[in-house]
Amino acid sequence: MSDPSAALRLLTVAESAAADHAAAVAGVPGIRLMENAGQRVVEALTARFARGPVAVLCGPGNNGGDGFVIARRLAEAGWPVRLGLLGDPAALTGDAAHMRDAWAGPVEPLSPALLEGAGLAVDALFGAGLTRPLEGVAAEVIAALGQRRLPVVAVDLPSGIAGDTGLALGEAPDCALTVTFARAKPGHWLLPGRLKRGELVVADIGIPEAAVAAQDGRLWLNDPALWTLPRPDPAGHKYSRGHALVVGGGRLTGAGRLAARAARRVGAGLLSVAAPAAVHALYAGDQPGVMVRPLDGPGDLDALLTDSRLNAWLLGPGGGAGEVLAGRVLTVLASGRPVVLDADALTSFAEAPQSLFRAVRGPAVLTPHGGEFARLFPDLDPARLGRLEATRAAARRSGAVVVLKAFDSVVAAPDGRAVINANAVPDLASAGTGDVLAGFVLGLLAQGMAPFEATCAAVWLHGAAGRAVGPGLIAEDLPEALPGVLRHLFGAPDPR
Ligand SMILES: NC(=O)C1=CN([C@@H]2O[C@H](COP(=O)(O)OP(=O)(O)OC[C@H]3O[C@@H](n4cnc5c(N)ncnc54)[C@H](O)[C@@H]3O)[C@@H](O)[C@H]2O)[C@H](O)CC1
Ligand SMILES: [K+]
Repeated sequence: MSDPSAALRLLTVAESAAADHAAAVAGVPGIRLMENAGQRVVEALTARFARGPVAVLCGPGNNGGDGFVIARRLAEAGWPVRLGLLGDPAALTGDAAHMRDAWAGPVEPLSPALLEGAGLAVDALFGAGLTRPLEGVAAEVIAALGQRRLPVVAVDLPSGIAGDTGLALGEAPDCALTVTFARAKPGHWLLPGRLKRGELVVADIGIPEAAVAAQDGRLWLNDPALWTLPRPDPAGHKYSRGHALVVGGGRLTGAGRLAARAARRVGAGLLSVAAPAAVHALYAGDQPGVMVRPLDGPGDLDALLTDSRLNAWLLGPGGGAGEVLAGRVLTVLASGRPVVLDADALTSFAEAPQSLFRAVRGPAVLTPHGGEFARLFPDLDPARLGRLEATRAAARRSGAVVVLKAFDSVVAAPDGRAVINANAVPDLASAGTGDVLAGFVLGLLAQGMAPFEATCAAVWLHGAAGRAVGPGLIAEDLPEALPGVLRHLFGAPDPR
């Protein structure tokens, strides 16, 4: 594959259907895709489960059609198979009807009774076509799967999980394995879909690469293949690695100190903290490599803005939400400097988000967690829209790169590009880790990375550092874990 990011592409439900259609136009008919899909599921299933009684649960559409192929191929391989169908067999159409006719066994009505004596279930009820919460006998059967603790192999998606959002429309089964086709969907990587799907296999079912590449292509699973971290130029010096500025709090200095340490660890050549003179010792004493600048009155801010070497700013950590901070944010935004806004810098605009968005000029990154996001974008509810669409809409509206932080962080740019991050560990839900992330973004901006790439890289490095430390991690560990993560990325230093 020439473009390494191609394998990391995620396809939405609509893009997946368009790729299907493009495949048919290219001479690969849907019936062959369905046969191949069923075969790929059987291969993945038989590689993981010993032969035994299996219940294949089929829905009224092509997900069900895949189920008929799976049932036939398992029976041909000697597996004892029972097949249950939701709805009238005569109502099946197109490829699904064809596969129904190719199934030699009985078609039983879908019911929990099908699970009697089964050691495994294949969930071919709903996939990309799910449009509303599960109900009736479909919901009953999925509930019975849970009660019986039967291993479940899902076709394309666990039924009940929406492909584009990962949200559960009703109770989805806890699956041991999900086999999807051509590319993963956002719902395979966003919660709860990511937790419900079990192991994910992305199978090639013969959709031509050109049909996949022809899709929108601005959504990826976050990965180092998508961005290039800056490396110091041997002929350079510390000034060529940027001079990052943290506008630190006058009371809660811990947040600013964490962000400062993170920005330096990720490679910023110089790091200054601007804070009230009364707390300078707290910043300088903590990290001898940190320079401190006074920030007590408006004149101090103007003085900082005239220093063109300060080429990336972070406001928010421990800043104390309110008019003063909001005023400083607007002044820095008006200067067009690359800026990261976190925590209190976001909360300060909860009453007037538009005043923040209108002020965005240059490269800007907003790093809200769910609560801060809800205050800035109250109408963009991720629980309704899904995290991907909500974050993309927020980026478009604010004109900034937005990362909606969580276990399944989403980074979106105003131009529609987005990544879903997949390497976090739950232990990152701990005080101060957000300050570290903001520092990582700041340090990469200071080195000249563009805001979307810098934020994707920072989120990934943050997850990798959390993974490297593991259980028991505290925020202070993350910057210290970064050299090991970077060594792993770059390999051992070049001996020459
Ligand atoms: N390129 C590929 O990815 C291929 C995918 N295949 C399979 O096709 C399905 C999508 O099939 P589709 O017929 O569009 O939808 P579903 O089978 O998922 O849903 C069937 C049907 O059910 C109705 N429906 C939706 N929600 C509900 C509900 N809660 N209760 C009852 N009925 C509901 C709605 O009308 C749907 O149309 C994909 O997942 C793959 O498994 C191809 O087989 C191979 C190529
Ligand atoms: K399914």
